[in-house]
Amino acid sequence: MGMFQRDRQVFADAEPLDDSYEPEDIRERDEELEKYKRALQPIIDNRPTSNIFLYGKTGTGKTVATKFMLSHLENDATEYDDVELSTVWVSCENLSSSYQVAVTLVNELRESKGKDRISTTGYSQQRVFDILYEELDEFGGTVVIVLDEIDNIGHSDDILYGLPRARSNGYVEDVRPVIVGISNDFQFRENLSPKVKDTLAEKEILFPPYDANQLRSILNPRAEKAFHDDVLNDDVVPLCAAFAAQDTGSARQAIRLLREAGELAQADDTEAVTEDHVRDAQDELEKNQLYEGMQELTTQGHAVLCALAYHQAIGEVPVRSRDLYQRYVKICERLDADNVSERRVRDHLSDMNMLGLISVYERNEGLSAGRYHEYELNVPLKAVLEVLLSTNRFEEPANIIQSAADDNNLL
Ligand SMILES: Nc1ncnc2c1ncn2[C@@H]1O[C@H](COP(=O)(O)OP(=O)(O)OP(=O)(O)O)[C@@H](O)[C@H]1O
Repeated sequence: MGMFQRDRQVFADAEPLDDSYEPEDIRERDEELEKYKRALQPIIDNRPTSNIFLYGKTGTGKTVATKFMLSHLENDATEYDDVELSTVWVSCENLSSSYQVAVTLVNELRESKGKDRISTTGYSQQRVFDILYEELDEFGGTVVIVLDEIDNIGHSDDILYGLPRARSNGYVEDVRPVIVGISNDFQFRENLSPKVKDTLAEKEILFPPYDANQLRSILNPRAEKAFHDDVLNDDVVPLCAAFAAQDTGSARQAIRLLREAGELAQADDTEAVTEDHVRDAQDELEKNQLYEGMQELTTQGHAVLCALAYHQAIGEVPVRSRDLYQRYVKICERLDADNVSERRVRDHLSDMNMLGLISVYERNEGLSAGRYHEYELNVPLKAVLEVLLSTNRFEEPANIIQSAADDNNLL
């Protein structure tokens, strides 16, 4: 018998548990969808339409709701001969300024008309905006521009001011651009320039985290499709919903948990997904999250982590920030990297503490020694070394730490 065989026991159709799956209906978001509908209605009425901004933490349904509304809008717009509608979706994940967003947008618009892309550098911002207006004008009607993860542009928010006013300012004549901004960073809104904030305030839609009941209702139809009959124990969906609700309130997290539990049951070669599978899945996903958190640290973050791993490997933990800093400086010297101040290192440590990677203890030795902090890893040293060994530049120090940990039987 081969190593891989098609599963016939657990999953009937795993697609509903996939990230890209588009559900038939959006659950538990009636109020938000109603608000969304009202905000988009002027497009069908051929009236000026305001920008729309969606805020909410990750996995709260902003993207799925937008896809759902736009697909209805596009469909219903075809009923009216005098409504001309186009939509364009730009993910701003790797775009850190209005300039970059504008260039990407220009290229999306040009590509959809079969034109060549323009260069991503070398223009002034005003020139790129002018090109954007020209391209938009060619479309005519209403162009809905979805800017997903718009918070990446930070303070460089000119595009949010310029685009909505392009028509009233006479930059475009034939088109009405409407921006739908999506963000999971609440701070972004606060930090917008006052002129932008003013125009956005009216049509904001907040997507709050889901509670356990809502997550259950989102999971149920997917679970029914994804699993064979009678495979899921009754507690499984409620437990996935409860874990995700307690942690982030994210539907994505709840769905992943359910899928992971199913996969663990599959690996066990059983015909039932049980509560234990969900608990194991939760552990597994938490581990992955920590691993990703470590991988995503900056070079400085990795250097600080490396210094702490060193102290862990020689059994000198919890370690005082002073000693940790000295080790960090030595590691930077070895890597031929610049080092940052002790204060910045403490900031990095506090970020790592928030990610759950390390533990911090506050000590108070009275007047003589004063207050200070001590640190130790909150994740297995082995996992930290795995990340460092696979990170450019850190291979050599990680190997040294590994030998030290081996000598001390700490792996
Ligand atoms: N109300 C809902 N009904 C059905 N499925 C939902 C609902 N909310 C979220 N989902 C599902 O949960 C997953 C995450 O949702 P979505 O991508 O829309 O979240 P998001 O708020 O856009 O997150 P992010 O900010 O990380 O992009 C998707 O698989 C989506 O289909």
